Amino acid sequence: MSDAVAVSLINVAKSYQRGDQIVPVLTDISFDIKHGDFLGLMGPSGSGKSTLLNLIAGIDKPTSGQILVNGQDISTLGESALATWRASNVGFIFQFYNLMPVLNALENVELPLMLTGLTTRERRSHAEAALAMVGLADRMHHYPNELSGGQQQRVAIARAIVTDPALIVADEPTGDLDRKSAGEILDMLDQLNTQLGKTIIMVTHDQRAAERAHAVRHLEKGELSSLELHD
Ligand SMILES: Nc1ncnc2c1ncn2[C@@H]1O[C@H](COP(=O)(O)OP(=O)(O)OP(=O)(O)O)[C@@H](O)[C@H]1O
Repeated sequence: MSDAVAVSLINVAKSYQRGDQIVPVLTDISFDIKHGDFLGLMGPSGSGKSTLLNLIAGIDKPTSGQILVNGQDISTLGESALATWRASNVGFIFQFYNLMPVLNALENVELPLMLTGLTTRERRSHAEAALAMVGLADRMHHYPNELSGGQQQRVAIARAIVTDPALIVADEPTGDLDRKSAGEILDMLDQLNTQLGKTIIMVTHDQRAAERAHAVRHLEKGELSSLELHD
């Protein structure tokens, strides 16, 4: 694990406009995440965890402050530059998998590669390798509704890693799963972190999931707690 900083937030604030009201969600957040970290983000419902994750992943923009990912200030990028940046730098894992129901597992995993210059054959072989990595080599032609929740989340993990991004963001990745499937997904995230060196930021309500992260921060009333390190 290197000590280099992967993500740096500097005086980040985010508020939403609701009618003529401004609702502050994050007030003044500054912290660094090092390359190869596995960070858990916890906090009460509505505290802004998903908002913070979306800012780091370039899905949303801060109202003020800077967000540097691998030294690049993503808060200054325009919509289309940000979309291109996301496609090659961030893998996403969501609570409800967000797979396309009309595409099979292989086609779902191929989707993020559509924005790259790979040939059809290269896309296919990358997607097959990613599905094999999550143990679904024998389910590639299954549609999401033919897969269990845990299997769907594994397809989503394959989709998140197929572009080989350095950063993975996971928003409640075990929130819809039974305990056994949740454990398998957490094992997989752990492998991505320890074996492939991915930096992972995971929002979770689940104490058991949070314990798998190497460190946890709590978000409350727009502010972030100091780092709680796990053994
Ligand atoms: N697009 C939006 N427009 C207006 N308000 C929003 C928007 N997105 C989020 N909010 C508000 O910002 C606050 C934080 O939401 P966020 O989803 O980040 O919280 P959270 O901690 O992830 O919650 P949960 O644990 O329930 O998922 C909430 O009060 C929410 O209603």
